[in-house]
Amino acid sequence: MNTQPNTGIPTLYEWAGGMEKFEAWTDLFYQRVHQDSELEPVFRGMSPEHTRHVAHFIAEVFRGPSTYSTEEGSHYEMIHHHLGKNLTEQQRQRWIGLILDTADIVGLPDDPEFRSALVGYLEWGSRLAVINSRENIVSEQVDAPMPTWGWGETGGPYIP
Ligand code: HEM
Repeated sequence: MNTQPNTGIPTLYEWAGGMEKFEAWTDLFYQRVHQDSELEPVFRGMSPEHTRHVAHFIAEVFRGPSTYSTEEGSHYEMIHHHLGKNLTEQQRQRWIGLILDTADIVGLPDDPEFRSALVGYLEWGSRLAVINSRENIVSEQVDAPMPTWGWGETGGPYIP
């Protein structure tokens, strides 16, 4: 299920080191978020499950198990969590800087190909989070599929 069919090429999830690695990454990231003056106010009210939910969400996007979408939420619900938060570009940049720094600390693979895919996804996802945070309703369908991410290129220009 996790290996890309008929290619023998590992998924980003497998290459990253599996679920334990994603969980270690977000556990440490949110510990650091709570010590960060820029991000602490943004995440002050977050649920105790937030850390693991983000790990499971990204793991699923990277073609790991469907833990997030079957047990914890959906793409629609993930977007819903960002509504009305009015996130700023400065907060987004701080989020990106801290999560990538934490990727180094927990030892996510640092080869150029993996980091290109990781940065590409985090830039894409975090910019959408900022856009969604300015909205009050989710424009996606309730049953919109989870995004997936691989080693290659994005699907085309952004159309608002
Ligand atoms: C790839 C980028 C991102 C992903 C995959 C992501 C994923 C998620 C998920 C899965 C949740 C729901 C957690 C839960 O169920 O409790 C969530 C909530 C949230 N996210 Fe994000 N997020 C991203 C980027 C960002 C950024 C850049 C910020 C702010 C700088 C942000 C701020 C928040 C906030 C404030 C919440 C709600 C926290 C609460 O429960 O009060 N997110 N995000």
